[in-house]
Amino acid sequence: MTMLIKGGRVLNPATQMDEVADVYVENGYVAKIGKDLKEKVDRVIEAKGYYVMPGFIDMHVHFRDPGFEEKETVITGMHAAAHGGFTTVLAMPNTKPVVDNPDVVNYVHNKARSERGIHVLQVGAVTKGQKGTELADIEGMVEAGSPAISEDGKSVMNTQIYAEAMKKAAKLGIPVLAHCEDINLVNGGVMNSDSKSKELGLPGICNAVEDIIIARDIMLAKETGCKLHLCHCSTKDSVTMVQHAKMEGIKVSAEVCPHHFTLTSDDIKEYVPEIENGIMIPQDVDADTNYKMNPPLRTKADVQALKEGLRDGIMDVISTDHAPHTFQDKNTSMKKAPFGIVGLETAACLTYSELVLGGYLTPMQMAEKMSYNAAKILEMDRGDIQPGKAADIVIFDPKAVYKIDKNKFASKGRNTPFHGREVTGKVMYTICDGDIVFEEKGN
Ligand SMILES: NC(=O)N[C@@H](CC(=O)O)C(=O)O
Ligand SMILES: [Zn+2]
Ligand SMILES: [Zn+2]
Repeated sequence: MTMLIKGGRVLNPATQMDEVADVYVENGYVAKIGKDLKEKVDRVIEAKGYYVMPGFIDMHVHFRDPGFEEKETVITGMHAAAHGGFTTVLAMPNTKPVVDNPDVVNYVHNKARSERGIHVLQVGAVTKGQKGTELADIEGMVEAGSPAISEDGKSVMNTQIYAEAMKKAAKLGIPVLAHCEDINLVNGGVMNSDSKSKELGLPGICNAVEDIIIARDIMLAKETGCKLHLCHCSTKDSVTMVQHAKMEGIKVSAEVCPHHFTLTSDDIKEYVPEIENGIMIPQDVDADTNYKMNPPLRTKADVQALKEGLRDGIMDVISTDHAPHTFQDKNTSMKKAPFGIVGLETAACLTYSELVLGGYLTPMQMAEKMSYNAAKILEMDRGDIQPGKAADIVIFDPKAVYKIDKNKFASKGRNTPFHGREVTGKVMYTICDGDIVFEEKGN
């Protein structure tokens, strides 16, 4: 299979190339980049006016497979990722059973390989059953292809056990992806602790819930020498701490999710009655649970700090924390609903609308945060459009203006606070190993 991507603006962070050029793809690899290439090919893609960027890499998704297939499966998750411009994703291990041994890693990898699509890499849990008491088979999972370990969904509260895991990770050369949440301090909170939580009469989650564990984990990384990657940073002080840690030479990287740089807790809407498949609206609704995620939406000051942190290169990566839930799961009160929102199919347009049009990121930086930087952290030979490299490419229309429609998602999850939001920027094609895995048909 050969392909010519004609006349797009090629944005490649690895070489800092930012030029209108043609990209010639052959047998899954980029073969040539240049002006007016004349190769005879099976498929020509007209990319005039579009960005041609390395396929996005999401360091943080939940595919719910095995165990919660009603929310998402490896296959539906792969489709959602392709729709969103992602060619590689890291799946978190909080499934049923928990991914704490090589058999479950192999199950996910085999399922992903059975479908033509994007790359799914299964992250291994830190402890057995995510119970926080006994280390999982970390070596076995890394041997089976896990690119990292994480206890995402919770923090390993026992510092001694976490330090042991970090030492192993350092030895194996893999990063630890840290969900930072002091479980004792959460105390039943369901949203950020601020004037909005008071207004809604809901228990709050203070910034210290996150910040305390970020501080602890940075110190543990310093002690153990492991590569620490901080998941879904949402607070102002997380940015300051990452900046200080980097200045000290500690091996730390950090991610921010689109919802955390786009919304504040003041955006939390009242519950708008909606009936799906004849399911009645519960009586005890208080607010729209599609605004409930962990960490929660914070304040303006936090959002501002996150945007500036991304702009200034303190925060490295934009990840989605794609966390699908069923309509039934979310169709209840803020206290009862599970935390989490979907993100794969809204990440690129939100990043472009909020950060590029907002003046925080250049298009090149967008490509860095959504692809290249993750590849560097994971030491993966992807996220780079050059001859000889795998043809993982996203073609993005920076002019398209439209409203997000959750009913068009490929994900099983419809739990988004962004339904109906007007955005700019659309994924037109996703190409993985030279195959077109998504093509916008304009419906
Ligand atoms: N982020 C969330 O709100 N939920 C995640 C867990 C997690 O990422 O911590 C989930 O698995 O649903
Ligand atoms: Zn988490
Ligand atoms: Zn998560």
